[in-house]
Amino acid sequence: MTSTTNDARPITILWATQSGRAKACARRTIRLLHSSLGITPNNIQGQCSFDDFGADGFLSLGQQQNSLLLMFVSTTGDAEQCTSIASTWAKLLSKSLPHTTFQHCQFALFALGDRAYGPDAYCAAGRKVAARLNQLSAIPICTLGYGDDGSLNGGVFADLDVWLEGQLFPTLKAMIGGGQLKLLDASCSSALDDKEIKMYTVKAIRQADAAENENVALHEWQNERYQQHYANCFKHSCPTTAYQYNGDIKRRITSNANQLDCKTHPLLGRVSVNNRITADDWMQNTRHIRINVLSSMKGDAPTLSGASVTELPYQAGDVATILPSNPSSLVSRFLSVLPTAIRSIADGTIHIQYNQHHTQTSMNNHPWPQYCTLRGLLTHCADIQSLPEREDLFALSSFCNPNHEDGNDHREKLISLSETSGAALYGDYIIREKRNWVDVLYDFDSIRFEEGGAKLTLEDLHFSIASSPSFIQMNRSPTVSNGFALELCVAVVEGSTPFGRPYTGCCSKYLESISPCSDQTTSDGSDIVRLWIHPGSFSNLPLDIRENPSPHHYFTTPVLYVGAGTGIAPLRSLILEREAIMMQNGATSISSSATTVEGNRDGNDDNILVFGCRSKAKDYYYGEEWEEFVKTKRLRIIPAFSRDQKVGKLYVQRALREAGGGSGELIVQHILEHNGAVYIAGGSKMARAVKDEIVEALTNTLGSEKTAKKLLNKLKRTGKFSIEAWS
Ligand SMILES: Cc1cc2nc3c(=O)[nH]c(=O)nc-3n(C[C@H](O)[C@H](O)[C@H](O)COP(=O)(O)O)c2cc1C
Repeated sequence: MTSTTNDARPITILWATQSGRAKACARRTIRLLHSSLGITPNNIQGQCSFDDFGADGFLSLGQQQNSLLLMFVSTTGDAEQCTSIASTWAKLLSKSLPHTTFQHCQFALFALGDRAYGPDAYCAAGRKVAARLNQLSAIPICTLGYGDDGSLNGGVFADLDVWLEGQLFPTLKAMIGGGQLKLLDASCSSALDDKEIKMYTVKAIRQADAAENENVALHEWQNERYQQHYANCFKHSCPTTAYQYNGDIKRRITSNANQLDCKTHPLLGRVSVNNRITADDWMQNTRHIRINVLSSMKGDAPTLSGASVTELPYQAGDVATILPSNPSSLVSRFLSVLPTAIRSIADGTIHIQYNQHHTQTSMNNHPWPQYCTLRGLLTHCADIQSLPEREDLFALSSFCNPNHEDGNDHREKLISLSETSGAALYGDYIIREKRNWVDVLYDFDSIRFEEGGAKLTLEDLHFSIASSPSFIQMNRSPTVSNGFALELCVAVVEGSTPFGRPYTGCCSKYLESISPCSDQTTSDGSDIVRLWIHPGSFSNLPLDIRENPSPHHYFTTPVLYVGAGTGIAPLRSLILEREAIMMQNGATSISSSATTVEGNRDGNDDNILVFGCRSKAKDYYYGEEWEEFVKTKRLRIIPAFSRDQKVGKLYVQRALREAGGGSGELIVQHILEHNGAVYIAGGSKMARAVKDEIVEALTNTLGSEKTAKKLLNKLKRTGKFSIEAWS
């Protein structure tokens, strides 16, 4: 049933994602809504993350008659919400919201997760959003969808198709047939068909100027001509939780960070140290990187004059978000697999303009600079190293040139790769072989075939390749001279696929490639990085000093840190923070011969670090620093060198269990007797295993798993139990 009257309401589609799958599910749904139910794009609004849509806008949906919400929500961390819904979720939880807030709203929700996280955590974020909306009087139109990473033949995408076919589409069909869902006639919109809708108009407005283009690609965002346009474009990537800085370097997180004018330009930092910290002959290249933060891109420099250590504009456990650039060799390769018409204007100025019929929300999320060169755009704004999603392959299929001998074949192949039935093929071709945009465009050469005119135009190039920033755990740098500095511990992602194709990680490789430059005057600008700083999970580090500190017990709350690999970065930050506080409060070097026992608490149990790596000689990150702290009784370290064992392998969870007795005594003593805090950082599987170990140890003492989990939840609420995990 279509309508031209204003009783028709668009369907609002929103997602909460960490790594993009929820967004890909939404894109697939939008396409299928059109092809299966005839729901045209002019009936859909939003199409962005919750926080980009805005918490206030989201709440107002509840008051609009007949509003229909379609949501895709992924779970991250320890059963937590993703960052792209953080502000909205905080507002949704507000106790002051009347229980009728969403009384006019109907919704459907697809929750993404991984069953391996256990029944409590599985799809917890999506379940919580649905439960809260129910509480606020929103009505679900069908059962909650569950997408499991581990589902056969396509993971969450296989589950999505089953949910769409079995639940959502039949319900929507019935609603349309019964008149409960009135749709706008396609003719009500200036856009008639989604194939005709172009987000942008892109015009080449100036030919390349030879002298100017010397090395222009690498530094184009710093080039005066384009700088402001790039600055505006980067601003859109600002994480919603990024700190806003003001003149006197006070940090502030704006509650309206979803709004464009509250987003900030990235800070600019200069890499001053970039050292390998794994043995030269070790397979893993891990870097210790120091970045001196200079100013924000707008030029309002945060200065540190007179600030004491605790007044630094960031806090232990904060996270840096880096905007990487692509290497020029890869950009050249990308250009070489595009049709000549596009390639030939690579170094001239282009003007990218948003088209009128796109909503304000889309305009506020403009991922491209208005004026730039294509080469610069591909270098600094596009994630051409990412793996195309199924929907991207479907979109690409329409550009295969039928005049090419394989054109039709290519088209069909790309379509079948995008279907659920082609999940195994997609898994083999894209995921296992890590084929990125460049690889796919290279293989499907009918897309660049010229005969009869290549179909792919500059405007079509947006796909979904706008780059998104990468989160990196950071440390506060202990030495600060001019401005402030932060440190990163970065494992460079590189390897080869089952067929021997080399691959690298975009952000880690970018950071590795930066040569530090100590002298500002001789720098060519390639050592300058763009970043934001925002809070991580460890924002409640206990820093209270005891009333009468002894040489070994400064803090009222002891902390147990558990981490593996680069998980050490945020933990090191916490340890150094407590060290700095201790020194500020008068601690001097502590004699190594001092007694180590006070009551039943070891001298160095203020800080206990359980750290896992493969080998003491090869990848014991910051090992010398730890040994120094151990010598002076400021840290107890329990290492798990997995490959150094005579028999089997030793991982952090076992090291933790075996410390202090053999069956979790250390855990019980630390949490129950010493009222200690626990922070876990590193890969999500490791974090899960450590948490399970803690639950088991507490269960054995407290008598039931329920009581143990209840206690951990209480610690979590008070900031004394926290996990910072990534895949
Ligand atoms: C660090 C991390 C933590 C995760 N925690 C959970 C969890 O607690 N529960 C769950 O069901 N899935 C969890 N997952 C799995 C994700 O929800 C799943 O991979 C999802 O498909 C990712 O979707 P996205 O790309 O939209 O972020 C976690 C994944 C990562 C990387």
